[in-house]
Amino acid sequence: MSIEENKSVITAKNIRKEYVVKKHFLTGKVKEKVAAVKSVNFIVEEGKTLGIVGESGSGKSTTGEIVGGLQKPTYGSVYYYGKNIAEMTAEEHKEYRRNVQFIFQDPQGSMDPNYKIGEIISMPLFTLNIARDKKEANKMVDEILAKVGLDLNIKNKYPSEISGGQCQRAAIARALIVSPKVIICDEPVSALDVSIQAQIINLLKKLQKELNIAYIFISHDIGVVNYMSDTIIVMQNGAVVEAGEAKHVLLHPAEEYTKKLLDSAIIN
Ligand SMILES: Nc1ncnc2c1ncn2[C@@H]1O[C@H](COP(=O)(O)OP(=O)(O)OP(=O)(O)O)[C@@H](O)[C@H]1O
Repeated sequence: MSIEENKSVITAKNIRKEYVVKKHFLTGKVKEKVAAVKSVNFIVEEGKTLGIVGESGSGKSTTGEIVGGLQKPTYGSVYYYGKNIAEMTAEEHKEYRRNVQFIFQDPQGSMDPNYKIGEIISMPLFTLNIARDKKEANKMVDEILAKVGLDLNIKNKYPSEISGGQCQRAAIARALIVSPKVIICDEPVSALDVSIQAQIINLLKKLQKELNIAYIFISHDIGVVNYMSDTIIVMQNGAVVEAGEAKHVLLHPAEEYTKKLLDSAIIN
């Protein structure tokens, strides 16, 4: 392992993901596959943000899901602090799942509508044996709600009873409460009003500074990705077409595709 990889919290090496889209109706033999992700490589350093940008269908979400362990790659490997996640023991895998959290585009859709916000945020404390009892869990929920700028009375509300922005703050609280090393933010502001988008982006920035969390920040909006990221990969048709320091990629885009993403961000 190189020194550079040693410093990284996540390393993705030659990740490829193929989906079977056609099988023989009698034999079940695979007739057609599509590659959603092709040979993707990157490093995410502690406390830094890697932005993944690209148009719809370019493979961003699939990449995030593979890194977060929600899907297995067809080829390639993901390393968490140098340990291949496919070779982890059950205990190591549990620890990795705790340390790599997600925030999705639709926070309401990612929460069970039958539970109150307080229960939703405290749930991982019990499933991961972090809190000893309800009192301790409640104290931790109160602390995390203050961190994400939510009023304590939100604990007794259902996801359907709060706004999209409040719900995304609650989703951030649920991710944060287990003290993760990485949060995979998959289009976390795309579904929100423009005025709320800036609040959530700035909250994520503030939390990163305070808690030294790394983000994998996925968005089709190169402007938002630029604001959030230290390094960027630009994806097209499942492949990385450009990668590097955010400032450099944005100021000196080498690819026509990146220039087009930049033009559309300026118009918007
Ligand atoms: N389960 C699946 N079966 C077949 N094809 C899939 C599956 N999941 C994703 N794909 C295809 O893989 C490609 C990449 O999808 P992915 O969702 O990762 O892209 P994306 O960049 O996140 O796009 P979006 O922003 O629209 O979600 C797309 O062409 C998609 O249709």
